[in-house]
Amino acid sequence: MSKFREIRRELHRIPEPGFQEVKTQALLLKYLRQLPADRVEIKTWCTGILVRIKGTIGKRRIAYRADIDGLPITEETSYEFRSEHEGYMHACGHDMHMAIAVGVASHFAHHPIEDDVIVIFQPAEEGPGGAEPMMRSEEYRAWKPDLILALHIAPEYPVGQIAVRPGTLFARTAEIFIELKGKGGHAAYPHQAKDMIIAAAQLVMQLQTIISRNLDPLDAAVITIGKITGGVRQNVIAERVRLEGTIRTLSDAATKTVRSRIEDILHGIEAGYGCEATVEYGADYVQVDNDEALTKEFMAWMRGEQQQVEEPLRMELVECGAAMTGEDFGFFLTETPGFMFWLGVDSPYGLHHAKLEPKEEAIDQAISLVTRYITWKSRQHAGKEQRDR
Ligand SMILES: CC(=O)N[C@@H](CCC[C@H](N)C(=O)O)C(=O)O
Repeated sequence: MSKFREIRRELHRIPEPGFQEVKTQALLLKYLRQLPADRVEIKTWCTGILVRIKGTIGKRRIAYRADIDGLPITEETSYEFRSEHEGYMHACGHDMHMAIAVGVASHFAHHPIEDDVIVIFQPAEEGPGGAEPMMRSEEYRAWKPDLILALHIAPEYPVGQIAVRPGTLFARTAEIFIELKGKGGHAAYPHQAKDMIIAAAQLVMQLQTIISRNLDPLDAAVITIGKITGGVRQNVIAERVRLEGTIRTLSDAATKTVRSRIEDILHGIEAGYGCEATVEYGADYVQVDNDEALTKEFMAWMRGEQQQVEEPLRMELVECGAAMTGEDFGFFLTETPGFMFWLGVDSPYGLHHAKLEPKEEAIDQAISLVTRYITWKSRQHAGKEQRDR
């Protein structure tokens, strides 16, 4: 088994919530500090890490970013290296992303190229979002890249395939938190209470009508309420219910409509159920907008270059559509050109599922692909500089 698959397994055992990735950071540092110290500089930022691998010219910087947090999901995989953190799991593939990033750093530490390579281990992608604050940090600004890439595992694609598209890859996302406050009481006297379980049930159904009845059917959007908490026991009418969810959109117009309709519906719930309804928005991620020209260039490069790569590292390119997943990698792309792509890992259970089991062969394939592309891109920069002289 490759060293990077072993690192992935070690990381898989210790998933941690956003901005609490303390053991994860320590484990990553242990491996990164084994790289040749004369070529590699390491900085930490919160629970994240930035690594600079010095280039032979070092005029430009190419960045590769991985996210490092886990999810509050109780693991149900068949792995013998299951999570040791009760109730937490790497259910979005960040263990794979990190192992690939360590592989990329290790490759360039041993095979330096013209450009500097910056490898970014970013906390809190699932929430509340580590990209934006990391980008504002001195540590990041000092090594701000000229080009940035990232990948995300894709359970629905086979191992050996990647999928990408120029333009929007992922949706804008906004976390939503709704509190309903009515009047508690005895289960046998509903007429004397204001039952927030009934109000919440009605609210969840009404929210879905925003998608089906207020938006242009061709303007995609999703509202998911992923968590409802409320009530105290089976024979007490619930005074309070909290709903937590996420809104996904692909246009500013859809975002505006969704938010304004949520307000309208909440006013209706207040009037209809004699309760108080308040809404708060949490982390709001911009779309992941892949740079058109760079992505097209990458796609053309890949179609040609992969012909020369031998099995089992050869990969096939698929052009995909946009997805309603979100990623705070989108923030990096607002100031640095680059792109994100999907990496096929072939799991019958999808992202955010307790049985997600990405195939580890994809780790070595991804390291090979990313390092080849970055090397090619760096040579292209160096060639251009020579011609400009
Ligand atoms: C790739 C992926 O699954 N990303 C997450 C990002 C979370 C965004 C935010 N915290 C939210 O839920 O709105 C996703 O759920 O798409």
